Amino acid sequence: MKNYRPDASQIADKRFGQNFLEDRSVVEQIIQSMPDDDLPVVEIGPGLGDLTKELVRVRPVTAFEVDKRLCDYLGKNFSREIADGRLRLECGDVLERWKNGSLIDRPYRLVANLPYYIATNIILKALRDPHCRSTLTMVQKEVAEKFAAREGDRNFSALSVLAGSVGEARIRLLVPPSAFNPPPKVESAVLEIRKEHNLTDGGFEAFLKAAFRQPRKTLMKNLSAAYPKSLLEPLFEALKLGKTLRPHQVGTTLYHRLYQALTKEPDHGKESKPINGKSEQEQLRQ
Ligand SMILES: C[S@@+](CC[C@H](N)C(=O)[O-])C[C@H]1O[C@@H](n2cnc3c(N)ncnc32)[C@H](O)[C@@H]1O
Repeated sequence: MKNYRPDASQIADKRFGQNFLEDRSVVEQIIQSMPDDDLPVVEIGPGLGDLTKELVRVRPVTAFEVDKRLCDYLGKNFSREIADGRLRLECGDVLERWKNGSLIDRPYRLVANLPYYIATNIILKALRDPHCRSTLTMVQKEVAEKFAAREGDRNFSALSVLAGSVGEARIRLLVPPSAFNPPPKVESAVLEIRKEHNLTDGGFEAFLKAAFRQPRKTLMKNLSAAYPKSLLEPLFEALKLGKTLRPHQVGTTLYHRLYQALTKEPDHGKESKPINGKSEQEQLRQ
């Protein structure tokens, strides 16, 4: 017999970013947006299991839930799926779990309605996780826009460059607060990132942090805080980069060239590890 479902608005714990997705048509659209293959799914924050229920129908799922009350509820409510191996439930903080390496020991797709207070951190960890092949995640709309922005867009950011370095990011769906219980104060979006590479170089991420430190200042000014002008000026000239360009006006390929030149070791500048054969150098030449 199934467990009695608690009232979402009564049990929601703000500390854990709990806004439960109750609009079934949105759940259905997330399932429809999944890549058409049979890779297992990792879900972070199954909550009351509304998305989990649909995921286990189509793929084996490993779900990580930090809230013990929800974990107990899920353990009882999905006892059959757990017993027959369609669902593996891990109770605890997924960020702690990531410290021990990949979340599971084979290629997977991340599909989740993420807790917004750590959504960016989770996506970056997934981009670094060599077993993660793609992410399809509900996040705050502004976060999705930052990852999915294109060069020249006002909100093209360090996150856009990182997403562009591993593959392609796009917004699949905009979701209003009314789809959730309790409704969040912000608009949401389902963001997809399909990976062809993994992020492997923390140095590149630190470089981007410097480049976008003050997004409305010029790129030259931002980078001057971290690198000597005597290095930057000839480099900007060689790459035909105007000194008045703002960080959002420079594309992903040029950021890699700049980084490689500044670190002075062409191979060290390699930011990502190919998943399917093609090296990043080959990619950049296309
Ligand atoms: C926005 S709710 C989504 C719940 C459910 N998937 C849904 O769509 O209704 C976020 C979920 O992430 C869980 N969560 C928050 N922080 C977490 C963490 N560090 N590790 C694992 N789960 C976490 C919350 O307890 C909550 O269940």
